Amino acid sequence: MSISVNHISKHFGSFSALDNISLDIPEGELVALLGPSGCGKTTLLRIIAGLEQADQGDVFLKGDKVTDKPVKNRQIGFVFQHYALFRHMTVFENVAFGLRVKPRSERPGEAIIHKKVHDLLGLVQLDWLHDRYPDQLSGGQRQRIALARALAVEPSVLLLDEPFGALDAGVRKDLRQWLRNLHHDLNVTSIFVTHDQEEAMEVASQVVVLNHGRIEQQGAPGDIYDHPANAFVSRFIGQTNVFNLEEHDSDWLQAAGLPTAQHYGKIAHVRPHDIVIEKSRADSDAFVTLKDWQHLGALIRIELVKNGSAASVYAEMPNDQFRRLHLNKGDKVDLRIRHAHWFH
Ligand SMILES: Nc1ncnc2c1ncn2[C@@H]1O[C@H](COP(=O)(O)OP(=O)(O)OP(=O)(O)O)[C@@H](O)[C@H]1O
Repeated sequence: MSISVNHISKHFGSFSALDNISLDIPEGELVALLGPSGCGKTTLLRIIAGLEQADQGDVFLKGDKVTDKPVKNRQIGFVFQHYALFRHMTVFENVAFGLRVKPRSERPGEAIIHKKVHDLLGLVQLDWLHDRYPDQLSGGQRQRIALARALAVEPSVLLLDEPFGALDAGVRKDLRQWLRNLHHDLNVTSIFVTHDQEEAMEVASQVVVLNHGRIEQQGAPGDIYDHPANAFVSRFIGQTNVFNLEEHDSDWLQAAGLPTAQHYGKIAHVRPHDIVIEKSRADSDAFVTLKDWQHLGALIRIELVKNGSAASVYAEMPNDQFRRLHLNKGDKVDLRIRHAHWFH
């Protein structure tokens, strides 16, 4: 089911939490609402769900205006970060709950409930836990059961608020991949809230970047990374070096291969992987000193210091490539910039 929000605004007292938000989500997308704490992600999700009323604007599900429809008539499934499963019910009963509380005329028979719950538990790969209680599950297992429970009523839209927020890094990574696969199989239009840009980029088909209650940019993860609409998005999505041309960086950037003449007064954002380093030539003007480096798995993050400046510049390159340079701390290196984004 497609989702549209049209000119949504929301105040809490005099504070503007959402400021004229419009958004179209085609059927079947897996969308991340991404932004810093307090930017309005959860409020927007709650308005789409019908748990919160907007001051202005409308919500449409599959083209139908649902602004005034109650939650229960919106065919929405939820998973929240601290989504409490019913502690006194087994895993099976938790997943069956939504089916058992349907009005009598819509309630499936016991045999159908039984089959459906086991199918869903199979889908989240936890059928073997069906007779356990929530307290006997790990955090990641609980979240998967919460998702199975949300899916039991066959929602047309799935809303997830920081679904993996409380879990440790390893489990989060597994669940991201798992959610992607599940979405691929079910194709339910889904929106999840996260403040973790890596999670958004890895899982979502579309990313919506929010800041101070406004949409800064919406697009596929690759587009947002390669073509950030503004300085906020550029800094929020991945690492970036920031060079201000008013601060005498111009000559140095020019020597590093970046044409600066038409960009005076602007700010250059340079991704660490767009900085190439090699051992310094004696006559080089663009040299920097290698201060330190850290291992980021397959990549090395290299900290460089410009002569006469306290600010660090960060480069990244594959492990083996770095090893081949045979560099040590304190070495002078040449630096070349392959690409920059320019902002005012
Ligand atoms: N019921 C409320 N009453 C007053 N202010 C609220 C209420 N709900 C949210 N806010 C405020 O509105 C802003 C947006 O809140 P929201 O929960 O949507 O942010 P968020 O982007 O989801 O943040 P986080 O990532 O920290 O969960 C915040 O500044 C918050 O303090």
